[in-house]
Amino acid sequence: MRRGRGLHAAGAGPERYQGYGRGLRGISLAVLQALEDGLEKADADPSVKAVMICGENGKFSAGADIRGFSSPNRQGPSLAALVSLIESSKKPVVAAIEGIALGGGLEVALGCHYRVAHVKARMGLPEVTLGLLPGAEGTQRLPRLIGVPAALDMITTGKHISAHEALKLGLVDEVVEANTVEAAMHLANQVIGQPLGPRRLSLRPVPPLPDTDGFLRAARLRVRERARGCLAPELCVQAVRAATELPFSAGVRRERELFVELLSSGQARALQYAFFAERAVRRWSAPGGAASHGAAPRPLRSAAVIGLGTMGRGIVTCLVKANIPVVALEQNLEYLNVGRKAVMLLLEREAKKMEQDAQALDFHNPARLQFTVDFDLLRDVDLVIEAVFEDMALKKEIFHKLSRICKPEALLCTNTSALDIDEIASATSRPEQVIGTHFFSPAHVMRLLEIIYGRHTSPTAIATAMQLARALRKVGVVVGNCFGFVGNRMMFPYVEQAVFLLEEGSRPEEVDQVLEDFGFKIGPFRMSDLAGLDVGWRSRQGQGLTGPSVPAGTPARQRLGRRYSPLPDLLCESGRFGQKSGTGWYRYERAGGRTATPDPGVHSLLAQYRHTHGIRPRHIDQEEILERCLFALINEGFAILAEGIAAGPEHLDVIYINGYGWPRHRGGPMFYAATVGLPRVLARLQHHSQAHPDVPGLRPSAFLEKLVAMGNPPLKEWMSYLSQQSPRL
Ligand SMILES: CC/C=C/CC(=O)SCCNC(=O)CCNC(=O)[C@H](O)C(C)(C)COP(=O)(O)OP(=O)(O)OC[C@H]1O[C@@H](n2cnc3c(N)ncnc32)[C@H](O)[C@@H]1OP(=O)(O)O
Repeated sequence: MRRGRGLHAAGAGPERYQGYGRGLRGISLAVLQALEDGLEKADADPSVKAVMICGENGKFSAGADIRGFSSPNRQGPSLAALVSLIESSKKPVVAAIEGIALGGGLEVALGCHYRVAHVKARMGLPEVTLGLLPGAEGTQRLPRLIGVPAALDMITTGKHISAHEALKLGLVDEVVEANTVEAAMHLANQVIGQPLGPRRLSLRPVPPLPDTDGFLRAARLRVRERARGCLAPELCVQAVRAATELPFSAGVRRERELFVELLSSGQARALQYAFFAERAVRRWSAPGGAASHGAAPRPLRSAAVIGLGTMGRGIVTCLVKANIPVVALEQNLEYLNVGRKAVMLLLEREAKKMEQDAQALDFHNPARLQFTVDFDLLRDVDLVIEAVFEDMALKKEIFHKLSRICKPEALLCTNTSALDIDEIASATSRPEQVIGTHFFSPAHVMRLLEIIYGRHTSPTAIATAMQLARALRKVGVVVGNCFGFVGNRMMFPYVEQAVFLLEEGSRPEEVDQVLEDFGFKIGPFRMSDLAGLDVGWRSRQGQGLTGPSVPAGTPARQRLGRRYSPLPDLLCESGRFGQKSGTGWYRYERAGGRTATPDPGVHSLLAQYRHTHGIRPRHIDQEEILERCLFALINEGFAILAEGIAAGPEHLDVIYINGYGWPRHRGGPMFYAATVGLPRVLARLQHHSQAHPDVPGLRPSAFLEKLVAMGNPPLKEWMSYLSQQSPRL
């Protein structure tokens, strides 16, 4: 056996070169160079009859180094040239795919003449999720290998597929359960001397479809609709179209042009920022210097969920899917039966979606999922998630009970979207074990888990909650305790501006349209209708902003010396609660309907309202709608950072991308602010604040002013400009 650097090569018989491979960090220039050198050496060495390429540490490759894309001094061999070099080798080249083959890694495998995959390997072209396309000739080779529909699906979604799926598609030649490298060497030895022409994908035609043009046109429309302004999926379709219309070399040139267009679009930078931000937020810090690197989580072997309303049902479903045995508790048998039925329905649906893994859910087994009204069954669980109504008194009563019943080390979580964690913790004898876990609805679908530590929450409790997020396949973001935490606190001024815009002349559908065109999944009014207008109404009543507790003589459009809009209250008073009641800011086909239609009833209510309050309606353009809603939200983000409620702008961005439908290709609100330029954000806030001096949400945050005064530093430096790190972090 001879060892070199760059690749494994199988000679005739058991001889082989062995060498390099890099795992997760991506294909670096050094790796490319080593592969090129190794291939040339193998081609020149008559004793080498075949070549085998594999990765190191059981991973073929995670693709190109993503950080390298934004590097201005990228030089050296290109991945595309290397793939061509592999393909043109005079000796058969076999890829041994273990672990993962993603992006450029899979493109390298496509250059090989044969591919052998381990049964647990996953493959994919995730470039589209980074705002790019497979730019090392992948858009030209893959359709030639597996046909246009399957290739387009992989390239435009970036999804990872299993080895079995890859075998079905013809992406790999063999799937093995044992040693992949040995199997690849065996195959290499078998194919020595066989003609390579038919194995060179660049020489193959793209398998024709009955109507390729029609198929691609329909695909383009579908992708455009789904992409909400994100360029990459559509350009991926164009690249695949080139494969169907042009000879290979011209298709490659077209792929290159489209790749360069994407690389310089700004969206690629935003999406790559989002990729790293989601990984950065796994590292957390908390008061007193506690941080992720020094805190170990407790084991999570069993859990309980209290309350089987919408949130509780979704949370039970996530836990079952994560293979964590659950006790689901309700206050009485009637609610328990309703909750049980709903949970079972959700689980049946999830099992159907998961297909071959459904057996693993095993949710009819009482050892894995138990429904009860008996608190005593919570005695031994490692974790309790309380998911009852947003009612402080009720939550405190439950936590008091929990601290009497649960074992001392059990983690006590409250699923609240705004309430004070410290007050809830004060009802227990162990506040260090109490933590907020803010799930987003539907809890079994949404990726975000906002994790809120209180004054006494221990580092172990935070680490365990982060571990929970990982187990549930969610993105956990650790934040401090304040009203609305991070996500909802930033949402309040955004929605407030949207409602003020209605007072001044806009219609709900106009405001929604502007924000949906920006890329939000749904605008603020559609979102409020979906969530239920009564939720906010109850909260405002609780805060004394509306209802009988408002002192007589309070001006209708003012509270606590600042502008207030009673419009959402008026809607609720007239029974408009959103989708659930069939009317809200929109009209729906029935109570519980989902199709929003602009409602003339709301238009006349607005006209009447403006008349009553002497407001002369004006035309409000798209720019003003965008600026007032988005900059108010961003402004609150700066206040949150200055108060130390979050450790950095990445945390806010990850929360918004994963929990609030912020368009990922815009990188999150704080990244967007950096893109627009902080001086402009400040100037426009100053402008709007002057026009609306009674709206504190438009008054620029002192931290934003400071950053502008310091010369608009890059986002990654912002936190270093806080005069003292917050008392909370
Ligand atoms: C013309 C040339 C075109 C080339 C196209 C490409 O190849 S683009 C790149 C395509 N590849 C990808 O998009 C893969 C991205 N990575 C992942 O999806 C996941 O990391 C993973 C490989 C599935 C592994 O997931 P897991 O959860 O196990 O680990 P992490 O995500 O936490 O990753 C560990 C650390 O590795 C870093 N990392 C992973 N992939 C890359 C990469 N391609 N480039 C650079 N860095 C990468 C990741 O950031 C983690 O780093 P930390 O510092 O530990 O946070």
